[in-house]
Amino acid sequence: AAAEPGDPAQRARKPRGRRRPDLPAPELWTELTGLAASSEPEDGSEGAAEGRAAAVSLEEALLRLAEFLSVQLGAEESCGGPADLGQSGEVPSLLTVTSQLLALLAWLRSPRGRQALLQGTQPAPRVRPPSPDGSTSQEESPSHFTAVPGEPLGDETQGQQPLQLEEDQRAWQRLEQLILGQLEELKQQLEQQEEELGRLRLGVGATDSEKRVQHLTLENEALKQSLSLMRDLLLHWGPGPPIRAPQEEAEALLELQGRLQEAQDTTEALRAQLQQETEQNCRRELQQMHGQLAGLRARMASLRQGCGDLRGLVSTFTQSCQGSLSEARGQVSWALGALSSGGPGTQLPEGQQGPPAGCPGRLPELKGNIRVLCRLRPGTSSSLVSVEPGPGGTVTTCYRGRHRRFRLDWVFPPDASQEEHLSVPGLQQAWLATIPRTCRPFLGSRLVSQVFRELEPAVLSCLRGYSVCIFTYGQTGTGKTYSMEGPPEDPGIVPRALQSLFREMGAGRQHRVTLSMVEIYNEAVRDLLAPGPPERLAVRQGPEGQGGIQVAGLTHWDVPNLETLHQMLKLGRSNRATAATAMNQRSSRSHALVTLTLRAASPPRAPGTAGTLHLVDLAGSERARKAGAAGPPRGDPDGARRLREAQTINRSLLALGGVMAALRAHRPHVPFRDSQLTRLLQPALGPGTTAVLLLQISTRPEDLGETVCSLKFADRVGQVELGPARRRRVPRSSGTPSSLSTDTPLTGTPCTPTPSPGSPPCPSPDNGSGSALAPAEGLPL
Ligand SMILES: Nc1ncnc2c1ncn2[C@@H]1O[C@H](COP(=O)(O)OP(=O)(O)OP(=O)(O)O)[C@@H](O)[C@H]1O
Repeated sequence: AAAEPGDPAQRARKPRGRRRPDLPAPELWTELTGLAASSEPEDGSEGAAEGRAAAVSLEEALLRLAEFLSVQLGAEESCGGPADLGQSGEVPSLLTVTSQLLALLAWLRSPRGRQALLQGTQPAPRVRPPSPDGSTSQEESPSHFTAVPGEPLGDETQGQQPLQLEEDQRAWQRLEQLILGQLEELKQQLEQQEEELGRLRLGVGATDSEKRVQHLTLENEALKQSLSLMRDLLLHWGPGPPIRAPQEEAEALLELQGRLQEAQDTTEALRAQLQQETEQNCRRELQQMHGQLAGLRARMASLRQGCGDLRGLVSTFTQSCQGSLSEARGQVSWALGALSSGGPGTQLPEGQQGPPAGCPGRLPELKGNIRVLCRLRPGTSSSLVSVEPGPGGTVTTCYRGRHRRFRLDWVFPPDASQEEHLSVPGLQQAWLATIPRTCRPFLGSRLVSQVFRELEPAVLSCLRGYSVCIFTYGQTGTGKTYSMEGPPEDPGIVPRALQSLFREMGAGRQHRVTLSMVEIYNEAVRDLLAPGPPERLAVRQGPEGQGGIQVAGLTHWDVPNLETLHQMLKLGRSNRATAATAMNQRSSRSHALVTLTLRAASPPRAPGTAGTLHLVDLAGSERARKAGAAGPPRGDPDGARRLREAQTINRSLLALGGVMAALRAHRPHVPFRDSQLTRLLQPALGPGTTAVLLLQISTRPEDLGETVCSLKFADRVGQVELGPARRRRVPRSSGTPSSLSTDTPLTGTPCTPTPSPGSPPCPSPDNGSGSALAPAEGLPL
């Protein structure tokens, strides 16, 4: 509308690139042509005047309308008009078509239009239906419909005018209805186009719209990318698939059920396969384990064998160490003794740089030699008897002009105490107290005189299952009983040994201690702890295969504590036969044997140990004449009894000498059966046992002969080899482990001996019908 209608450039520019207004459809044009041909103007002048005016105004109106529509179309193009908004490019512009139709209708209804139609002046060939691309030319302008004014109608048709008019009238009515219908349709389309045009005009303009479209496009692209990104994020991190419709849910559920079934089938198959593989692996591993177990068993057997070998080596090494230690002690003591005897700064004489021969050392210990200790009784000293005290000490005698030198394992001087004696003149007691107890034995007899200390290790070895026998030998009145029993103020070996044992066992002791005590009086074995009066017990050989001997009726007592033990020993000593002789006011007229058995508790199903301690106080050898037993006055029953006692004592001691000689010489036959003493001592002198002889001698000149005899006896005993000490193991089910044991079960009831001598202990022990002296040879050690 803003364009200049008369501008030719504008006029030529308008249709550019855009289809021109549409023309009526061919059918419509044909209909219009037919109508025009059958109609004639009623008033020629008036029609001519109108035709001129209509021709001018219509042409201009059409041109202006065409320009307006062109401008409108251009505007539509620039703002992306209806074609860009989704309308097809073939759809003609409604405004154009409508305007043309309106103009055409107005012209046709005019007289000139009707005349033109009747005269056929319409350039039909030049009016063409709109091309597919909508383009048109100036030839289509309605101006070409301009009629020729003043041209008359034909005469032949004037008679037929009423019919023709009615016919034309009906045709015009049909045409009018047709056109009105199409017009109505076009109006609706026009309204829609106008609405769209109005919407477009509401915008900020074509340029802004484009920018906005670009902006919206970019924004749309950004939103699409953002949406895609959000979708990906939702797929990865979202709560899950969106909620779907029930149908979809049902389908998805079915699909999921199918998948689940497949997964279950797969799982089942995998499980079966896994189980099969597991079974195969287990079988394979089991076979490997069996192989490893067999290898371990073989290795264990090998280790057991190696362990046994190692035990043997350790045992040998221990014995070797003990021997070396004992040898070192002997050397130190000997050196100290030699230095002390020579005074300060005295050099050891040539040839005495080493320990004396016979010093207790490793070899005798390994051989199991009977150790011989010699103790001199205090009394009148004589130059005929000289001693070198200490370990490996010597006793030199001069009897009937013949000098004899006896070397013993340990020589205790007359002033030796029962245990130890720290009586060195000039030495402060405080200084002595600083000497470690373990080092005191190395100081020798000059500093420490001891009897029991030398015996204590052997005594304590009973707790570990060893069999130890300590027996005294010597002339009557030389102090055998004193050394074994001792006075209450200075107890001897037996009470100290028992005290040491119980102290070693402690309060929660793991050992069962049993006690038996017998005496051999005039070759009669009597139970010193029997409940009733002492009776003579029968000694016989044990059953075949078990060896040993049996003492019928011998009782064994469980000893709960040390006090009870002392009371029982006191009771037994009181029951022992003693008598006053010329040599001893209280001379022992019998051999006394105290046997203490210590059975160690052991783990379940493990063999226990049974150690035995034999404490033997032999009756003194005596010469009947010196003892006053010889030549008793006629009718003196005591003298005859003493004589008989002396005879039996000497006989038994002679038998003991014979046994020692046989043992020393390794004779196949050892005459243990020559006396009751040797029979009862057989278990204590068997292989693997430890035996210690405490020789008591007198230094008096009148006793010199007896002293020499005792030293000779001790010399023979010292050469007896009993073999390395061995522990005795007993099965748990076995009875009393003692070598002097009853053949009946023990009651286990502790004894409470009565204080009065001779009265039977109470309660009564379980007296067996016989007792067995288990032979050491038969032990599995
Ligand atoms: N080392 C000693 N110290 C002090 N007195 C001792 C010592 N040795 C022995 N006696 C005393 O000598 C006496 C005799 O001792 P004991 O009875 O012990 O001799 P024995 O060898 O047992 O005699 P027997 O063989 O006749 O029984 C006792 O009075 C005892 O006190």
